[in-house]
Amino acid sequence: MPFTVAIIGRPNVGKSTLFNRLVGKRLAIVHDLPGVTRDRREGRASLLGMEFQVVDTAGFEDDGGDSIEARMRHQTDMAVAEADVALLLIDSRAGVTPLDRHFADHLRRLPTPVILVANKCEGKAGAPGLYESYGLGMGEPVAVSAEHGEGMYELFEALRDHAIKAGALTPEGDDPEPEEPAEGEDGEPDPTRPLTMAIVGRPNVGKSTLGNQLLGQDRLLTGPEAGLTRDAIAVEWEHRGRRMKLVDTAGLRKKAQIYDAIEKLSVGNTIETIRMSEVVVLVMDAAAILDKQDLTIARLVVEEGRALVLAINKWDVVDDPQTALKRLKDRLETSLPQARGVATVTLSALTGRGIEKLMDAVLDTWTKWNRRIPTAQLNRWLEDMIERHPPPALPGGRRYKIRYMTQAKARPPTFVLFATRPEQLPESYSRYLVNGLREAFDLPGVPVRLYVRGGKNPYAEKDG
Ligand SMILES: Nc1nc2c(ncn2[C@@H]2O[C@H](COP(=O)(O)OP(=O)(O)OP(=O)(O)O)[C@@H](O)[C@H]2O)c(=O)[nH]1
Ligand SMILES: Nc1nc2c(ncn2[C@@H]2O[C@H](COP(=O)(O)OP(=O)(O)OP(=O)(O)O)[C@@H](O)[C@H]2O)c(=O)[nH]1
Repeated sequence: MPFTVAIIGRPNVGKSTLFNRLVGKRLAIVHDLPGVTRDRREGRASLLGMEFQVVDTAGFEDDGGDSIEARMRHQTDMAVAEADVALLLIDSRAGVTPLDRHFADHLRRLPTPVILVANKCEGKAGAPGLYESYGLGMGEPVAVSAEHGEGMYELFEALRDHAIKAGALTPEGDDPEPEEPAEGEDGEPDPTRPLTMAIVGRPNVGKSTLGNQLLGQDRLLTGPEAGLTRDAIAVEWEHRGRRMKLVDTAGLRKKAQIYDAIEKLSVGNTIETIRMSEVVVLVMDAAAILDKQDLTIARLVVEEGRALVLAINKWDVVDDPQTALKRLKDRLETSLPQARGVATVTLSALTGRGIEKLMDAVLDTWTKWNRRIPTAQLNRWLEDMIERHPPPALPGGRRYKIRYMTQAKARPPTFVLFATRPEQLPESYSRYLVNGLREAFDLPGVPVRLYVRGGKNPYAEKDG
């Protein structure tokens, strides 16, 4: 019997979405309506190289027959009976519902271990539900976003001990060789989904003008769409056949001015907007770039792990573009080292000049932000980096051992480095690796994260 994981939960919490993510193909149909009946599905899952069987329990239609609770119980019991571990999924955006409690109580009585998984945790909207779920008494929830592929490393860690117990993974040293995940198998950006961007910046820099220009130029606005979060609005349009979405959290102000509903700067709103976007365009006035507020926003974007593009607006009224450009570069270099390599576009929102360049930069940055590097390639590169520049010796002269690297997620590119004594790896060495990653895999100007972990390498080299 392979190591088997059952996905349990009430309708619409995202079981199919998680199943699809783990199995890596769009096998299951995801429905927006709760309770769409389908068969129980099983698939071969791969999570950071760990292979297992995954069972998705069917959706339930309340057809007035047996009570929904009774039918769920039946399905759950069948799935759980065959499983080594059950993932109890909740929708952290919806919070903990009585049906979730019902599941938790029922699962508690079964011998199968349960991992509580709080889904839909991308952005901030899931936070209250996540905290609330502690109250289910099922231990610490693992926060994930099945749809966005977030939290997969944490899920791996939560499953790890169970996998070891089931003999599917050995603690260290002689793990089975991982199968190289097919490129883009997990988290491959879906071209049919709109690219979500935001325009932020200080008052009067030209955000509204830019927004109008973007929407007006392409003329395919599909209208405001309520409800990314309660106060959010978004407008969609198409740019050269690519669906785009502009988000704004300030809410629909005046109906007649929806195009104008682009972020007015207030830090709270700006943070919210940043969290909801994939790419954030920070607009600055060419006459006054990079003041304190600009820097604050830029740092926020980087901290939140979003893709940043700098738009230097009102370029039409700049007298001496050459000098201005040089000043701009110097200023960026000294004030915003976090944003080194960030795409910077000069434009005029008023005349429309430079808008195409800006959109190119948005798409290019987004592509980098979504980049996934195959594990084998990553480790060949790592070996080379270590050979060129070995990590410093530990006190006492012992050699510092770096074992393995894997990309835990994209959006932004996030890597996990497995090493002995992670706390002793000097900061400068991490920086060396991060800079190397940027260079080798074409990741300039997007946040790159590197976590160093000890003793938890899922696919250690044979010699440990
Ligand atoms: N925001 C957000 N939505 C998600 C996430 N995962 C799933 N969803 C959405 O939640 C809805 C339900 O997802 P499904 O995967 O069909 O849920 P299910 O639990 O299999 O539902 P049943 O078939 O009714 O049992 C869909 O609209 C998904 O797009 C997530 O991580 N974040
Ligand atoms: N010369 C020039 N003026 C511009 C340009 N873009 C915007 N403006 C002007 O700058 C002023 C502010 O533009 P808005 O688009 O309202 O700026 P905003 O950032 O949305 O301002 P708030 O709503 O206050 O946050 C307006 O008078 C615009 O006409 C540009 O590219 N060149």
